[in-house]
Amino acid sequence: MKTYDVIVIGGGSGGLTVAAGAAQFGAKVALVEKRNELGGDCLHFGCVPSKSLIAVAKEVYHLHQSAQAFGLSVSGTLKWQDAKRRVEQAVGTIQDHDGAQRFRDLGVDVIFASATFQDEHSIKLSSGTTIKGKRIVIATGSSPIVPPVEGAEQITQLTNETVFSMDELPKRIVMIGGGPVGLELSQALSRLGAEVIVVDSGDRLLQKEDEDIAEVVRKQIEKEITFFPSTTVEKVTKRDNKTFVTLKGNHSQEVVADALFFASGRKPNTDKLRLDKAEVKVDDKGAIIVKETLQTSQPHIYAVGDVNGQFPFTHGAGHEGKVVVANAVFGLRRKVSYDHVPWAFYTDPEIFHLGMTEEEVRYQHNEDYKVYRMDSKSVDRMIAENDKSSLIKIITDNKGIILGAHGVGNSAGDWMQQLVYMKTNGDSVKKISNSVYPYPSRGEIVKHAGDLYWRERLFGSKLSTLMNKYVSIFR
Ligand SMILES: Cc1cc2nc3c(=O)[nH]c(=O)nc-3n(C[C@H](O)[C@H](O)[C@H](O)COP(=O)(O)OP(=O)(O)OC[C@H]3O[C@@H](n4cnc5c(N)ncnc54)[C@H](O)[C@@H]3O)c2cc1C
Ligand SMILES: NC(=O)c1ccc[n+]([C@@H]2O[C@H](COP(=O)([O-])OP(=O)(O)OC[C@H]3O[C@@H](n4cnc5c(N)ncnc54)[C@H](O)[C@@H]3O)[C@@H](O)[C@H]2O)c1
Repeated sequence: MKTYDVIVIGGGSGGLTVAAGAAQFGAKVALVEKRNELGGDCLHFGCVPSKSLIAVAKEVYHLHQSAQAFGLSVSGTLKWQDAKRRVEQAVGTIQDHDGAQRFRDLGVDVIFASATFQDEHSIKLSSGTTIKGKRIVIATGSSPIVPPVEGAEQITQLTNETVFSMDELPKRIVMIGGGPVGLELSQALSRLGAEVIVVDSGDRLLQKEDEDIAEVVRKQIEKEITFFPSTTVEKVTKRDNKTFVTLKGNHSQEVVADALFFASGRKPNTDKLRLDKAEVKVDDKGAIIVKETLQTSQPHIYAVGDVNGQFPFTHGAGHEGKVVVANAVFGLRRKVSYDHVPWAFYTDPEIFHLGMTEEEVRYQHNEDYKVYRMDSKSVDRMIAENDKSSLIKIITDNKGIILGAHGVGNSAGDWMQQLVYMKTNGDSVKKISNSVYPYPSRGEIVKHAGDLYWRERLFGSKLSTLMNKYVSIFR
């Protein structure tokens, strides 16, 4: 039986980081992936195809908006097949970069098979072979939750795993769930020509976002889709050659639809792993319970990415993967922390989220905090581009140390990056003014927000009276 220093189960964002890192540091590594290609959800059914589709939809939407604004006429509708082709090209190009050969060249044994535990050190492959690992890393990701809906078999059912390969765009879609998957994709599908109703059991969209930031996105999104809060789907029925979806909750009614899209959350992929054989414990949602070192209930078995339910983002899986390389390969006891890890949602406008929201800070710090807020009206580039909705909020303690930073606007995920660096270093907001930004860049919104710190101190305090006196004497 072949024995490895590290067996990685799952060739997605988390598993690939661990396999490449461990092999580069000299460990003998097996990477087991059940599909016949690497890349996982992010590449095949998640980040990459969704961002590609969002980009196509954005181009088409703004083309129409601009034409209208300038009195031009644009006719015709984009063919779904053309949008799909663009998505396939993006996935294909990245797949070439992330192919199995790249990992084999690093010394990883890439095995395409489904893995289950035989005991706490042995992994049984669907090919029938068993391999042994001194350390094992579970990185099997998550799958969409598909709640039972009476009569659902009578309508096209979509999830993130099927939407990018469908042959035609349904005319009317009921999206179950207004989380990031539901919102990003409903805006894109609506821009490509579908009528989308989003139902969510929660009472408002974007509940985890800073309220001011969420409001900007809600205003735009609700122009493009219909949103029914505190509502869910009860059943699907057919009559008179039409398919009706019955909604229940705040918006109890029947709507005609062609497809149901399940975007109602994720479940960790643990049910088929036979974790009982290795005595690895899961929580009530099926997520593998991990310590801060990302060790499971078995110290030599680790879990990274969506399967542990901690921070279900690609960069979260990558961040965890690095911690596991340090711990599983070098025997260190590094702990994972998400305190300085941001996320971005690629709605239009885009959302950037880092650390605590104002609501969370208010709860923890009472009124003892500061908010530096700037909007597009004070940023020349944004004025020049007729951008009226961008907004930044930097929230600090009373010494100026950054507790949270939130942004919304075109490419907000990009122009907010300096704040990730600053928050990671425990910097004060006052340091922003030390940096010089090219004029006119969108990033100046960050600088102007930082300048507010000095404006408040230099021009709105006793210090400003003293400075005026000094200047008048010096003159
Ligand atoms: C529509 C959508 C859009 C998203 N957009 C973003 C985004 O823009 N940015 C972002 O950061 N995150 C995004 N995410 C989240 C991101 O895709 C996940 O957080 C990320 O893929 C998790 O990586 P992972 O390694 O944990 O799992 P995965 O990437 O899913 O990899 C798990 C791998 O394990 C394999 N596997 C499962 N069971 C077995 C087994 N028994 N044996 C062998 N192999 C197995 C699977 O086939 C899969 O390849 C998005 C998700 C969705 C659904
Ligand atoms: N840009 C990005 O980084 C990005 C994009 C998409 C997804 N993701 C990741 O994927 C994860 C999963 O996203 P998601 O949107 O699938 O899940 P989610 O859990 O974030 O949102 C699911 C939504 O569905 C609603 N819901 C649940 N059951 C329902 C029901 N029966 N009827 C009506 N509404 C219901 C919930 O109230 C919730 O608002 C996210 O946590 C995020 O980490 C990231």
